[in-house]
Amino acid sequence: MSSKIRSLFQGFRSSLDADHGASGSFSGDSDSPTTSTTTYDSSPAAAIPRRAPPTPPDEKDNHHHLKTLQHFQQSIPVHSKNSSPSSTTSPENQHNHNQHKNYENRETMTDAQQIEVNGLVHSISHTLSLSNSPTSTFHSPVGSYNSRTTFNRPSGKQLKPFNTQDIKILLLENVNVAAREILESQGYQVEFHKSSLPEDQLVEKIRDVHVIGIRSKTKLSAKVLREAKNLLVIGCFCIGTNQVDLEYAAKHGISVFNSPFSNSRSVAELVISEIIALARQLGDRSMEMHNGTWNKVSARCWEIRGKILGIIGYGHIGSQLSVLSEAMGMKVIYYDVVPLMALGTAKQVPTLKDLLEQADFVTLHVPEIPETKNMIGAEQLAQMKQGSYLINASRGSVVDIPALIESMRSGHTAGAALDVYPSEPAANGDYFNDTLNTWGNDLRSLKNLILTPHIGGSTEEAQSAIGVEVGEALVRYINSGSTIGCVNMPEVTLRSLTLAEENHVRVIFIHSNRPGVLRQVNSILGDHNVDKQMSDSRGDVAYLMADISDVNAGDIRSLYESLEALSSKIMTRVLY
Ligand SMILES: NC(=O)C1=CN([C@@H]2O[C@H](COP(=O)(O)OP(=O)(O)OC[C@H]3O[C@@H](n4cnc5c(N)ncnc54)[C@H](O)[C@@H]3O)[C@@H](O)[C@H]2O)C=CC1
Ligand SMILES: O=C(O)CCC(=O)C(=O)O
Repeated sequence: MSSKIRSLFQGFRSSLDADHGASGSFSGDSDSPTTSTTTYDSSPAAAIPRRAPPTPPDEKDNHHHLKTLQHFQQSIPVHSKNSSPSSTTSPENQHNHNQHKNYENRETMTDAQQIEVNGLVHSISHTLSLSNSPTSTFHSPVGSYNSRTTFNRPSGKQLKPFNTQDIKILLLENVNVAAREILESQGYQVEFHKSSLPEDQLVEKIRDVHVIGIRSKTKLSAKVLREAKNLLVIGCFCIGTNQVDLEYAAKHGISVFNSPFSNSRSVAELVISEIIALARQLGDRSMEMHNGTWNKVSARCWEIRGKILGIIGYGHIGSQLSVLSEAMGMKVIYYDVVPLMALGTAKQVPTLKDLLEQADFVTLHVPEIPETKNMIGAEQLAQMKQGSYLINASRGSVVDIPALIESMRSGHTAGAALDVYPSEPAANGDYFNDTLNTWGNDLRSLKNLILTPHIGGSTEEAQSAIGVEVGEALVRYINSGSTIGCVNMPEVTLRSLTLAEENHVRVIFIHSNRPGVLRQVNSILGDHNVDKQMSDSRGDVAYLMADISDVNAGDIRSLYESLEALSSKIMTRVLY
């Protein structure tokens, strides 16, 4: 094992150990109130570009890549009174000539080039029609898998917008170590926090970063994103993307990625355990024993065999749950707003009321959207069978909790399991009280009620899979501009450039989707050879990617500036 790979694994191991904390508990998910921060590293060591694991690229390719990068970076005119674009000679001469001088002026040069050429500051465009359902047509699971394979085994030239040490990433909410490893191995500067941040601190931090990684707690509202002047991309290390203003992000050229199904199985398994636990009143019996009370009862305790499970939202989680519950002898009915193929012997019912009237157990697996707000309230609870059970592991806004409290107090609802709440604390600690949600104490006083702190997706398997999936999507986006799997932009990608293609530049132009833009863009690109190009739109935002050849180093600035000058521009990126 090479020393580089060995140190990678050592780093992975020690990060894991650190995550588990002094208690030695087996949870990679503990949002300890203590913040563990790796601050941005401006040391010379951090400036050395590193390549991505897990398949180390062959050394020859790596050398070629670095040389090509340097070749272009050092050839681009810089902000300096003494330099002018016209002073640029051939890239090779420029490279030799500037070699020692550039080393000295490295910081000034790279900063100026990066900001000028890659346009990290971006502007505004229009609206989108967005769905945050991972089953929406904008997701390409197959493409994601293909892209992942490509990422792991790089076959072409690796494009970078600028020295990767300048990419600053803020990871909140204890994003898994697998993601940190992937991002750090690219040479990006990663700041890591175990919990989410209060809004004022978030606003301060987000101003400086190009990438932010969050889970479900951090709210990236328009108000917060307005401050994020350098932000290129958001990684949601979870399924739900309701915590992000997707439309605002798209209008400002900020792509958003998530992990559509890496934790689905974990949620389904949690719900299975809750169905049995509610049917047997396990939570209460266990609590009594903890308090020293022996209370052996069978009244209103049931087998689940033959009982009807009603699944609301038959997507990734709902359908997985359908299969698992049938294996335990349950009968499954489901309600969804779209007709979906039933798995096993499950049956889709036409209305929510039909489901509520028939099911012994009702479980919710819908996204948080306006249509699902309080979709289970007093009226729906009354429609449920006497003595039935409710489970919510979707989003806290979906169930009217005061109505549930009333229904449980009256005995109509025999038990419930809640994993999500309208307000959830930012960090672990004694926060689940009336200050957080006014009905907190009333809720906690109920019998046969299982309360969990939003742990549906919190398993080692799910978190590391999410870390890899979203981490790799972020790297692909930063380094090659691919939007495959993006939840708020059209999905666009191009095959990689080969190592033989030296004077190539990849242009990414995010723009308002209106007539005439492509003509303008192509007249700018037209001085070069456009080898390949792909463009797609989603609502009012369009995403164009083009690989052009015969580009002299000195042309990069003018290409960039010409595109930036178009009134349709939302964001321009030039990768080389
Ligand atoms: N507790 C936890 O830790 C976790 C919670 N979640 C939550 O679970 C939700 C569902 O996740 P997936 O199954 O992966 O999503 P999905 O998008 O695969 O499935 C959602 C389904 O809900 C349906 N739906 C949408 N609106 C509806 C409505 N008004 N009535 C009935 N059906 C409707 C959709 O058509 C879709 O089939 C996520 O949006 C997320 O909020 C997800 C992962 C972990
Ligand atoms: O694990 C988390 O923080 C969030 C899980 C979740 O709710 C999701 O994936 O949507």
